[in-house]
Amino acid sequence: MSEGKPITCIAAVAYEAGKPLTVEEIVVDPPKAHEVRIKVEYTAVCHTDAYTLSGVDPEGAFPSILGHEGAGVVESVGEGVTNVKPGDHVIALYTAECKECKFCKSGKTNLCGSVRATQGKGVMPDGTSRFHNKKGEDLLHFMGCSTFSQYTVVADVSVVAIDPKAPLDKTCLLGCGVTTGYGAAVKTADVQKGDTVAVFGAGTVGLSVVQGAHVRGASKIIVVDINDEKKQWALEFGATDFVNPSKDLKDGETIVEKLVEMTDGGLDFTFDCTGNTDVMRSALEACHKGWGQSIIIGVAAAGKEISTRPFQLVTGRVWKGSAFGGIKGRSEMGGLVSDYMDGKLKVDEFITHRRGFTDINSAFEDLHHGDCLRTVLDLSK
Ligand SMILES: NC(=O)C1=CN([C@@H]2O[C@H](COP(=O)(O)OP(=O)(O)OC[C@H]3O[C@@H](n4cnc5c(N)ncnc54)[C@H](OP(=O)(O)O)[C@@H]3O)[C@@H](O)[C@H]2O)C=CC1
Ligand SMILES: N[C@@H](CCC(=O)N[C@@H](CSC=O)C(=O)NCC(=O)O)C(=O)O
Ligand SMILES: [Zn+2]
Ligand SMILES: [Zn+2]
Repeated sequence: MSEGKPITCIAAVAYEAGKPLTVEEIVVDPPKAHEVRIKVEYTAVCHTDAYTLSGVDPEGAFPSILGHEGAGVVESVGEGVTNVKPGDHVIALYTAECKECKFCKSGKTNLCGSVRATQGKGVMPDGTSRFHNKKGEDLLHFMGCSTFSQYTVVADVSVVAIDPKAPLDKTCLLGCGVTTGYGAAVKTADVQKGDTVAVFGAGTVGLSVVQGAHVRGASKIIVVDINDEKKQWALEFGATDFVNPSKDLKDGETIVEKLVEMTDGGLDFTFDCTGNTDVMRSALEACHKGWGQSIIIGVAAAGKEISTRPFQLVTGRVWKGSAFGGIKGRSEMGGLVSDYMDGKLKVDEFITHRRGFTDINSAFEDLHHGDCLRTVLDLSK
């Protein structure tokens, strides 16, 4: 019985920006009150993990245990935990849901204030870490999840139990990429039948937006990506058109002009899934005058800013953002898992690579190749 005792296990530690992760033994403390210790079975690598490790985002803190797209089984729970129990199959949530704070009760957002401040500092709600290396040094948590460890500890508001029949090696993708893009289309934007949509960036997030727009019956779904290898996937997930701005534009033509011309004046909805602030501007300006909405999903470095002529907004375009697709993790994850089990939500199709956990640095390299959407890591190997 491991309950109440520290567990020694393998984790991939990010000691320094721009350096590979160090796969080593760490010690994971037992969960304190309102905390849950999870045996992580599978995790995927999201662009945000790679971006944080790269050091481009100055908000990234080290040494830490990255990873936030993971699923596993509850090993033990701390005092006062009522929403999950040992043995439950769970997904870790980087967007918590306490159901009690001003945000949760507002009915207007999926953002939750309960653990946001400590999560941003890389510590548990009591201000301390549950992870220590063999030298006895504390390691920071990441996005309230830290799934690049065979065992992790999360706040009880940051975990949801799911149908035990759902395969964890697939549902781990619902912890971020698929949910984020799909939710941005069907919840944040609430795309309707006949709407026109453009998606910038055809990674897992962008293609999940495509999936959501297709499910809603959008009449035109244009995918914009600088990599032609993404075209086939875009069409498979429901895109009607693919534009590569590095080669499909006429001399002097901008991507905004091209999209406006393709849609008789601009799009009903555009989505940035690249994190590039110039792309964000193009996405806004490709929206239809009077009603077009552009949704920012991509993550840029802390300190980066977006700009456009105020006239773009004066004339009715709307700029908004979406975190975790606007999905409330504890209330709505069950529905997404059911949709997946019923064949209504594609998840398996995003898994292009599989590796053992100790090969995690290769999974980071995979993400930079055009042939990879998601690499799923098996934590038992
Ligand atoms: N708001 C939220 O809740 C979340 C945000 N994110 C963010 O969403 C973004 C997408 O994540 P993910 O799908 O995992 O990332 P990927 O890296 O898999 O996908 C991004 C895609 O955008 C392409 N791209 C890069 N630059 C441009 C450009 N200038 N124009 C068009 N396409 C471009 C990339 O091409 P190439 O591969 O050739 O570089 C790649 O195909 C990231 O910024 C990530 O951090 C992720 C999850 C949640
Ligand atoms: N460090 C960046 C912002 C990072 C960011 O926007 N994170 C996303 C999740 S990315 C998932 O892969 C998010 O949902 N943020 C909301 C939150 O409450 O953390 C910066 O400071 O600009
Ligand atoms: Zn992510
Ligand atoms: Zn809350």
